[in-house]
Amino acid sequence: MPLDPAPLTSRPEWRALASLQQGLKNTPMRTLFEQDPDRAQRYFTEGAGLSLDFSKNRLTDEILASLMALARQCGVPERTEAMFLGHRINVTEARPALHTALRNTGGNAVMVDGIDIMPEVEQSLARMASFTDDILSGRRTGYTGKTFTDVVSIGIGGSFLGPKLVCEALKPYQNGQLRGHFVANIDGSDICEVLQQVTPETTLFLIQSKSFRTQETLENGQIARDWLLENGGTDTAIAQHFVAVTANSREAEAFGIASDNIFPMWDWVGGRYSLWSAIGLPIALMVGMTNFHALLSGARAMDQHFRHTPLEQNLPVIMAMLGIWYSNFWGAESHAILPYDHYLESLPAHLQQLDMESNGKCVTQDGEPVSYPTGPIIWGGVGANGQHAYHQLLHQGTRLIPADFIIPLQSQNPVGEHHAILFANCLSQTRALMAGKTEEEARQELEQEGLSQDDIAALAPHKVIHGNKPSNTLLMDKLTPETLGALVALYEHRTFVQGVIWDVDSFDQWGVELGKQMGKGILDQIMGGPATKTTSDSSTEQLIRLFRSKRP
Ligand SMILES: O=P(O)(O)OC[C@H]1O[C@](O)(CO)[C@@H](O)[C@@H]1O
Repeated sequence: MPLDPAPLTSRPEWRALASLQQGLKNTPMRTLFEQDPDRAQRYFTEGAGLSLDFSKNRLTDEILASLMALARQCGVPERTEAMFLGHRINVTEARPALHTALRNTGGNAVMVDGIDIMPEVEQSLARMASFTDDILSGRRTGYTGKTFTDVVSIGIGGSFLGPKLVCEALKPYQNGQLRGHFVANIDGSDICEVLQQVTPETTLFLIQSKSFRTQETLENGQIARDWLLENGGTDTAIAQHFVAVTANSREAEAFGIASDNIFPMWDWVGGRYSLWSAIGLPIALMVGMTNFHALLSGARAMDQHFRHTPLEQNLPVIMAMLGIWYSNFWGAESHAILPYDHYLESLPAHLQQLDMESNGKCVTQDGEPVSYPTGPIIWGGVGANGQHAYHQLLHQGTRLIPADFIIPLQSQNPVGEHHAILFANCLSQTRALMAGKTEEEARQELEQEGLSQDDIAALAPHKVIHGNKPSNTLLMDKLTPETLGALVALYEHRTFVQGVIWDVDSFDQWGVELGKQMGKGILDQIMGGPATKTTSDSSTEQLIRLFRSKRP
């Protein structure tokens, strides 16, 4: 089908959705449920071990059809193929975005510049396997011959959030041989806290940086290196204790890392999509290579689902288009990620980077300013803790916040009736958000409590909950390496589809560069250098003076 070159907001599908929004404005979801007993069954889909109930959305068959028509008109199927085939879909950096190739083990060739990249991917996995085996078996030891007990992963952004999420989420699968630590922030407290817990002789350091130019990572790496040298290590110890994962092996070698200890990264993998590469080394060390492969296979199953399932049953596409529906037609400014699983505590942070760095853009791929909102604010936290914190605003605040509730049907730690209670909490939230409480219901409740008519009149408005707040419920049997892989890949593809609709480059991140550039000039001045153009506003200069006045 030829793609429509008209601007997004003047396309017929867009205009149809705008008028459908007007038509649905006064029909709450509660009514839609009452009118249609099959609603939950119809708005339910499965794939790659995940199930999605999307019935608690402001949705009708006509709206769903229009959302899918918009997806087709914007070229989602074609762009999806282009991504999998390795086309240069990251236009501003002229690069492919091939995180899907990292989990395509045993699959077809994937060509970049006429070369099949799959052998390199397989080779890297094989190196990870033998390295992991050497460390866990004790064949490879620290500089005094002792087995490694701790692994400290130093990296930031995508070189940190994904591996941290997966290591935590798969805690029940950890082999218990190594303690894992992550250092990201350029705040001395981060690395000092970790170094206090480990012993030089038995600590392995992974320097994780695609560019090997990231200030935070390099400075932390330097502190770790100095610490090892100050605590009995020599240059030979550095070679044994430091490993790098990077696409810039020259800089890694200049840092002092032996070439045999450098694992590859490629410019066709974005940082926030890189946990499936050797950036996942901390994961492999903590849960073993078999589980790492299971993680990849779960993600691959989601890739297949995304690539081959009709849009109407396609998990990432449905979730993406619902996000478009709320961001662009209902004015939602944020989206909540609410995992009801203790081990998924870091999921919102990972998805924040994935989504906000990908779709936090204000020009189209051609560089034209967009005339519609793009990526929303992603936030969230584990249930039920959030219920006693920010859920009040979800229920009665003035903002519309669509939410994803994510919960496994079985707990990794079945104790008492905890999981049934947790599940009930999750469902009660999605139901309360959808149904709310009418004024009549609030009044009846207060009457039953025996309150006077005056008290009822005063209290009832506070007890009304308007409801009609949308949510998705995402289920899996259990949180395993496979279902976790599928879950993370699902959100990667959801982000991609939204980027296609908004016509932004989801794979660059120029916005973070300005702060980095200015940081250099400011640091210079803090260290005593002259004032420069970068610091020439009175606020920045005043703050620098204050900092310098207290510098020890
Ligand atoms: O892996 P690197 O090159 O150190 O980059 C770390 C992170 O910095 C960013 O470039 C910007 O924050 C991210 O995209 C990336 O994941």
